[in-house]
Amino acid sequence: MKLFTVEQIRQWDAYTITNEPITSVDLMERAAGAFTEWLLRTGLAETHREIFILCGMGNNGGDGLAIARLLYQAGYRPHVYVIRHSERSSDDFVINLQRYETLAKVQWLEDPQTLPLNETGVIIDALLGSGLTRSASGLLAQTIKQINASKAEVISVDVASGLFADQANDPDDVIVQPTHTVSFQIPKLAFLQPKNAPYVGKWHLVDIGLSQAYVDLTPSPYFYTDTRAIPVLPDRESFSNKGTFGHALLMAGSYGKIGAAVLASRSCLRGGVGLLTVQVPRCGYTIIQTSVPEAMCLTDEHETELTQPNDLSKYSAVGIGPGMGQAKASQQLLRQFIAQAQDIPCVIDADALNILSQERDLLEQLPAKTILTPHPKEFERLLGKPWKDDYEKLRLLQEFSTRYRIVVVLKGKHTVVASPDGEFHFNSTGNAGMATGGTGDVLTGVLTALLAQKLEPKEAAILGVYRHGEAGDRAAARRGMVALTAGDVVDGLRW
Ligand SMILES: NC(=O)C1=CN([C@@H]2O[C@H](COP(=O)(O)OP(=O)(O)OC[C@H]3O[C@@H](n4cnc5c(N)ncnc54)[C@H](O)[C@@H]3O)[C@@H](O)[C@H]2O)[C@H](O)CC1
Ligand SMILES: [K+]
Repeated sequence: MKLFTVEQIRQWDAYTITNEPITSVDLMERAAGAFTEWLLRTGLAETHREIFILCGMGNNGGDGLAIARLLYQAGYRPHVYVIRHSERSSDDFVINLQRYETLAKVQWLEDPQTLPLNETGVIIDALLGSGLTRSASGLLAQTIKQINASKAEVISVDVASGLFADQANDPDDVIVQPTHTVSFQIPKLAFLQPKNAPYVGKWHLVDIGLSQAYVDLTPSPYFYTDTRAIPVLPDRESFSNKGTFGHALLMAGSYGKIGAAVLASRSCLRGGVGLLTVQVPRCGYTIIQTSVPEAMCLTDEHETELTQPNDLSKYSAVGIGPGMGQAKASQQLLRQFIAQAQDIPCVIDADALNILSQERDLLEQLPAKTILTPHPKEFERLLGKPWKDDYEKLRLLQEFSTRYRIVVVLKGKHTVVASPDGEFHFNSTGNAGMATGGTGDVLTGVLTALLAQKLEPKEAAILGVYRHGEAGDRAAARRGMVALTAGDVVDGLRW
């Protein structure tokens, strides 16, 4: 799914109005209808009979008033408040105010302290939407504080009031902290940024029929991976043999961390590789042979660390780093590996990334088909500096990916795949239970398997990250997030 900036969403709106054609107030009606249907479908309005609808004076407030009318017509008696935050109001706000006032009265909120929000109520937050131009202040900020102090369930219309939809907020901005955000058509970029989690809650999309032609015509670097658009593996034809699916090499493990090599090996096999060789220090030989009998084991000459370069010519892809440690000899090995692997697709992870951040000249020499898989701390070390907010992080990620012509998988709740063509793909699968040791090793194994099957690094990264998250979701459904282990993620992999 293509994602857009606020400015593009505004143009999308206008394009739909002109080309469908539809009047803007009818489009607002459609948005309010979709929201109300969602609300009634979830049952939130049934269990919390008292509904408070807080409206601003722009189109987000107009949505709130249209929702109020639809609920009224469905038999509900919402308490509707309007906050006079501006001298001006939007035309569609005015129309919807008049329409609502034919049914019931609204209250112009003078003092937020008097809002009778109660614990069993549900608050519909329609103060400000994507039209936010500055941080909330004054009466608006007081109202938002009041909303956040109440224990009622809060549902934000389109985007939490006070949250910038496509740029960073100040750390001390006053922003609604909703339980749910019900957003129109597409997730806003803000929903996918880690720091915004408290200002999004659980988010849901409702379709308001904005023009598909606009989507096709309008370029954007941002994508959200959904089931309809993930890359696919080539079909397995009946005459294929194990050679068809590549021979992967995993270089992983050190004394006390052979488990990382085991996890990466198992997931590489579940990722569909034809043949797998695992290079581990000598101490890992028996472990690999007994716990991953499908793999061939290549023992390093060193007992506890990886030190020995290999002939890489027979491998179709290599994954290096999980559990490998940062011993001097392993650092040298990584240097030799990079020199040798120029024509081989590879995944560089974990300790290998930390070595890269200390030996920065290696970044310039990375093979053309490289995927790096840092988590945020590792990426910060690779960059050599912190970022001031999530959007600057994306810019730096892009620069990094373009400069070194590699794909970077920045791991997190919405793992981002950044590619040298300038695109960002935010992942849609996975859960908090996966924040446990070893899930990163599992991802490395999967990505190595996909590269071995000749997927391009960007496609391999998007697909691998998606399936890895989906495997985690399957594991969480079976065991619950608390009990979830990296091994369960391996078991959850399906293609
Ligand atoms: N395409 C769609 O997705 C549709 C969206 N709809 C809804 O419209 C809003 C956006 O509406 P807009 O009128 O552009 O802006 P807001 O309602 O968010 O803001 C109103 C107005 O308020 C002023 N303002 C901005 N920031 C502040 C501030 N901090 N303090 C005071 N006043 C502020 C500014 O002048 C704004 O213009 C979108 O979110 C949807 O809810 C349509 O209903 C359907 C199509
Ligand atoms: K809102």
